[in-house]
Amino acid sequence: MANSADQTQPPSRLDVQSARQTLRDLWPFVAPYKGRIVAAFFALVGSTTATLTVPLSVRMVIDRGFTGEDGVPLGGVFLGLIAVVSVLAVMSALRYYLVTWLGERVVADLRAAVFERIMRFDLSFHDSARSGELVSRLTSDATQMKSAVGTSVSVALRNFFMFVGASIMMVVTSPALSGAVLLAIPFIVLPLIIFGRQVRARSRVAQDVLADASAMASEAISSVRTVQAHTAQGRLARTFGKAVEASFEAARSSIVARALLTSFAIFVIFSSVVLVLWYGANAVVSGDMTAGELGQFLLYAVFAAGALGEVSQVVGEVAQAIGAADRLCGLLKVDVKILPEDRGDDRAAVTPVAGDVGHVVFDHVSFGYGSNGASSPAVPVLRDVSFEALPGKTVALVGPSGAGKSTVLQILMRFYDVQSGDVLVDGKKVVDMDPIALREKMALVPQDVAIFAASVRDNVAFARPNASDDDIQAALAAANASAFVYGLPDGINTMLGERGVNLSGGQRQRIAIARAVLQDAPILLLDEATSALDAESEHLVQDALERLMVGRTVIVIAHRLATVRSADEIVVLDDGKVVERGSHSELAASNGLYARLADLQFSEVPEKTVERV
Ligand SMILES: Nc1ncnc2c1ncn2[C@@H]1O[C@H](COP(=O)(O)OP(=O)(O)OP(=O)(O)O)[C@@H](O)[C@H]1O
Repeated sequence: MANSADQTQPPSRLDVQSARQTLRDLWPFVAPYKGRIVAAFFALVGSTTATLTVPLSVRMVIDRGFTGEDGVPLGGVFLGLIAVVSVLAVMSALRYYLVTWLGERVVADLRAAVFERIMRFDLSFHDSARSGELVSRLTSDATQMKSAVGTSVSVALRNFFMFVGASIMMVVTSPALSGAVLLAIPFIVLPLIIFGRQVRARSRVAQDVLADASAMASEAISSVRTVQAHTAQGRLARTFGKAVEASFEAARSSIVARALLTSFAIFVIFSSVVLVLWYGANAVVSGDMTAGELGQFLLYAVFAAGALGEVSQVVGEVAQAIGAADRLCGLLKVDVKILPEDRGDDRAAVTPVAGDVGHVVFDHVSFGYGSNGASSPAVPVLRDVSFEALPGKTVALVGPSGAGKSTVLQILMRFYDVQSGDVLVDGKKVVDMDPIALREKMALVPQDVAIFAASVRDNVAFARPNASDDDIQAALAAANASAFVYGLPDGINTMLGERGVNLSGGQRQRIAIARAVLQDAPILLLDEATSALDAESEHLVQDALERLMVGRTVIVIAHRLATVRSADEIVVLDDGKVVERGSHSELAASNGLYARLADLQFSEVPEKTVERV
């Protein structure tokens, strides 16, 4: 598909073309802060200029033989220097503040924009993107950018300005000596570039190895129950240990290369300074320049060389930051077929609009996954499926595993668009509707209920965050969940999920039912749980569901005999096709697939009267 979710490799070096493109992509995030950029520029120029005036004072002091003759008193020169240093101090602080602030601000805005976008992406994007990778974009890529802008980009900018300024001042001070330095530059810079590339290549290997290990670790941690149940913890720990060891080895080799690079850089830079000093000393002896000029020139040369050295050190990090920015911006450019309108906020209160009666029609629908732009051709999962759910009626979807039952619900919610045929809700084609407006007409009670690490209140009010406590209590009561919720340590304020209380299967389902009650949507999509609950929970869930179904159009993936018996129509799917339709008694009598399935699949709820808990 046309996303860039698989670009995980950091760039090997600064690719000017792609860097320019990335900067263009980043511009909308930077543009609002133009004033700060201009201020940062002036702070940079100010601090560089202040530094560059220091060698001028040094020359004055040397050439006057430390005497203060020729008008300007020596004290004046040093007082002047203190003033320069004060400007330098203020400007440097300003530069640091402004550049780092910009980095933090832009990354924060970018992070929020990318998350907002990921949340709106259609499911065909999420099917092919690895969630761990998306999270790593939001966390490590954004952090890498932030730290790069805070340190590397700041260092690179400061030193770039310093290098340009010091080079100009070198030429101004002594064109002849500058010429000699110019000749030496290729001998210094070329080996550094070649060496630097090697260092970066090695550190990239270290990063890749670590990224693989981290992906494995996050998978293992999130599935720790499965890992322990299969007693695979030792094996996984050893594999992780090996991966960490490999990343250490890769890091070690990159450190060795970096150490060699540092030593080489120090040697070539300082020997060049010595050579220039030698050449300059001869010029002073022969009277071609003064000692002060030589001192001034040397200081500029040291400034320029130091600046160049620092720039070359951070170029790799800047390249990585650009790579990280590129991966983040790539997510903003993903071509999404089903993108809900950005309404700022989600549903506020559900007030069924006139015409929201819950009329669902599937009209000769064919669909295959991977058709929303994926590279592989879609394998048909639904073929020419037609059925109708009249307002207030219940349609049960029945069929063997993989027949396409869940797919019908996903298409109805427009998580995917169909290849042919039409899905109509209340007379409108779903492809012509805003996905949010469409989904507001529906409440889903899934098999696997997602419970968020939040309070019971927030979990129930997930679809209607501004619901009142009274509404939430009424929803919990309707879902037969009041008794257990008020038995929790903090009632509806009890934290659930990873860092809170874990709920049982039946309790989770009742939370999902309470959510649906609160949504009060005309269409109810129900995926009946296959896993057996104990009789008591089953009864409570069933009782709550029956109440929820009253007056709504229900499309239910049925696993229970009681459900299919009471359905107005049963649609039997097999291999993506509707093979039978009718009521339970009609279909049971017809001796077809339904009759066989009914024998095998549907189990009666134990007829047992239970006390509500
Ligand atoms: N996101 C997806 N991407 C690609 N193929 C999918 C996806 N979801 C389901 N499929 C495939 O579509 C087919 C129908 O799946 P679906 O989940 O709709 O069946 P089902 O009748 O609900 O099955 P079950 O009762 O086992 O849940 C299966 O072959 C499945 O492998």
